[in-house]
Amino acid sequence: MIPNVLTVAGSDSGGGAGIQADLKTMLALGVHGMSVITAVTAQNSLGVQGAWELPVEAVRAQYRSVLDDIGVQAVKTGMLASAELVETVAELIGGTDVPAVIDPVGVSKHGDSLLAASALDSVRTKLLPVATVATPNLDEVAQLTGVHVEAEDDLRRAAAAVLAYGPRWVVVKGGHLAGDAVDLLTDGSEEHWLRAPRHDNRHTHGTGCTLASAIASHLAKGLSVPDAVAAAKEYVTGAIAAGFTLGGGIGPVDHGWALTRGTTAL
Ligand SMILES: Nc1ncnc2c1ncn2[C@@H]1O[C@H](COP(=O)(O)OP(=O)(O)O)[C@@H](O)[C@H]1O
Ligand SMILES: Cc1ncc(COP(=O)(O)O)c(N)n1
Repeated sequence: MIPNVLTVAGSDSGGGAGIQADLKTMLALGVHGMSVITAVTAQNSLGVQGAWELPVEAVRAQYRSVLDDIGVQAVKTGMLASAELVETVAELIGGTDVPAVIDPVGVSKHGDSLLAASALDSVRTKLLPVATVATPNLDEVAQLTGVHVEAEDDLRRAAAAVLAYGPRWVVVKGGHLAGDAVDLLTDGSEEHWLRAPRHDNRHTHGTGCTLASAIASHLAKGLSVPDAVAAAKEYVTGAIAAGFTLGGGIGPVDHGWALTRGTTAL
């Protein structure tokens, strides 16, 4: 039996981020991917042209359909759009006894908002506390905690500020810094620095979604948090290296890089 992993996130019509990135990652990593769609975006390589939230009842119903019959071994969240949806999803995940990877998606790579400003407080007080692993990027750390990371040395302070809201672990993604792509994973006592060479590739649409889904997939297979994050980092680094041009703007990573090369992506 392969493990089941559920993503609760928004749809990206361009196929590079959101639900589409999550399900491709899950396929590549050998788990069965399932989805609860929270919002639909009209999106391409140039930006987000429109976004529509689903009603709370539709989100609850999708979640219940999956949980009541199929069951899950890990859950991952992405774009949640509004305070109402953030609180609904936090409550649903709080009642589900499996690892939860929370990617507190705030803004797209093009600077389009994917979360209402009025939802930030619900992310801090309701969603982060139910996270096994939270995976903010530097903009999300700044929005949620007020800590501005300018250099690698600031990552520790950023991680502590996120952990204060209650996730068991945090990965602060240093992807937007210059130099190596360095992320810090910590639970407040253990520290794991994840370092990969920066690929000079502008096709990074969906990197955050991909990393979080890969962590959830590996947790569902029974890996520890440090092992799951290390394996996920390896997968996303390979996917970025193989990122490709699509449309006129920021293209996607290649989720199938390990499959098409005939290797096993752990
Ligand atoms: N150009 C790059 N080369 C290699 N790794 C990268 C690059 N850009 C981002 N990463 C890595 O991709 C993952 C996602 O990070 P990031 O792009 O910061 O997230 P987000 O998509 O949420 O903004 C992190 O592990 C980060 O270090
Ligand atoms: C529906 C949706 N969800 C999430 C993202 C963030 O993408 P990224 O991983 O590039 O930060 C996005 N652009 N669209």
